Amino acid sequence: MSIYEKVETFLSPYYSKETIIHENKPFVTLTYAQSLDGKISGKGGKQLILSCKESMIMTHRMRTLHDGIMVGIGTILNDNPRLTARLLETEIELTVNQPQPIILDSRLRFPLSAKLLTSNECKSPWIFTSHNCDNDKRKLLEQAGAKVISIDSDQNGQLSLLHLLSILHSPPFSIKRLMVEGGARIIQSFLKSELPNLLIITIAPVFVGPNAISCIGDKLSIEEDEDKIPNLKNVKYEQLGRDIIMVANI
Ligand SMILES: NC(=O)C1=CN([C@@H]2O[C@H](COP(=O)(O)OP(=O)(O)OC[C@H]3O[C@@H](n4cnc5c(N)ncnc54)[C@H](OP(=O)(O)O)[C@@H]3O)[C@@H](O)[C@H]2O)C=CC1
Ligand SMILES: Nc1nc(O)c(N)c(N[C@@H]2O[C@H](COP(=O)(O)O)[C@@H](O)[C@H]2O)n1
Repeated sequence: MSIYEKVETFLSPYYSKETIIHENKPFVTLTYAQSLDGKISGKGGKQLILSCKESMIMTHRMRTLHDGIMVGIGTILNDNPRLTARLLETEIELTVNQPQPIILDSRLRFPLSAKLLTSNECKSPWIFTSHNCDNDKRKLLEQAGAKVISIDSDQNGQLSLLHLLSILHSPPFSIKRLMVEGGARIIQSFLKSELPNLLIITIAPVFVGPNAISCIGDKLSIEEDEDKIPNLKNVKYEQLGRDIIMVANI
């Protein structure tokens, strides 16, 4: 069995039509790669490639199974990602629907030089921001091709994930499957929110060491509110290359 077939067999049961239909919000997959000591990037946030080739193929195939792919502004500023599905079988690559990049950025720190605005291979991003964002920056981003949408904030002053998902689900956005890729603060917010349907974590057999970014950091601990500790169901594991993939309903 090729790696593409293995990935297909592993992922397809989670994305059947029956499992992904939701009336008020998109089906949400929360996914990221972590080390054995729970780190998602290196010292000072330095971007780390934790996934091996095989698990990266899975991540890129997963991107094609979603209408939208979301990251926080911290990931844009740190990694300058493309958020495209590239590591695909040639036949699929030609026909694939690339996911829509969606960014959470309440203060419009999004750089005009970001690949998402300047590279031909990327779709122009949708940037969700607060009602009191900087209007001059908003215009510059729109001129560069971004769609900028203001939404409500929550009681902590962060963008409201509930409002975000209800807007994303409705026309004209109509996002029915959303892949949330990180970074640390976005992972925290979604884990606390009870909004994800599926959790897919790539666990790489490496230790990163101290002073690196934890997916569940000390200050962001989900244990602050014990009621909101996520409860995993139907936990399954698959080995892809050297990595272990954990998948669970949440
Ligand atoms: N290994 C992996 O799989 C991945 C690793 N990473 C790594 O993660 C790191 C970036 O993480 P981090 O700095 O935490 O940045 P994030 O990408 O998580 O973005 C966080 C920022 O998003 C904005 N935001 C708006 N609304 C919300 C909300 N409801 N909840 C949380 N944040 C919100 C906030 O900025 P504001 O207040 O300005 O709006 C916040 O600071 C990088 O080192 C990157 O390499 C990233 C993705 C995947
Ligand atoms: N699955 C996975 N494994 C890793 O090791 C990673 N570092 C990431 N990072 C995520 O992918 C983004 C980069 O995407 P592009 O290659 O530029 O399309 C990065 O910003 C993280 O969101 N993911």
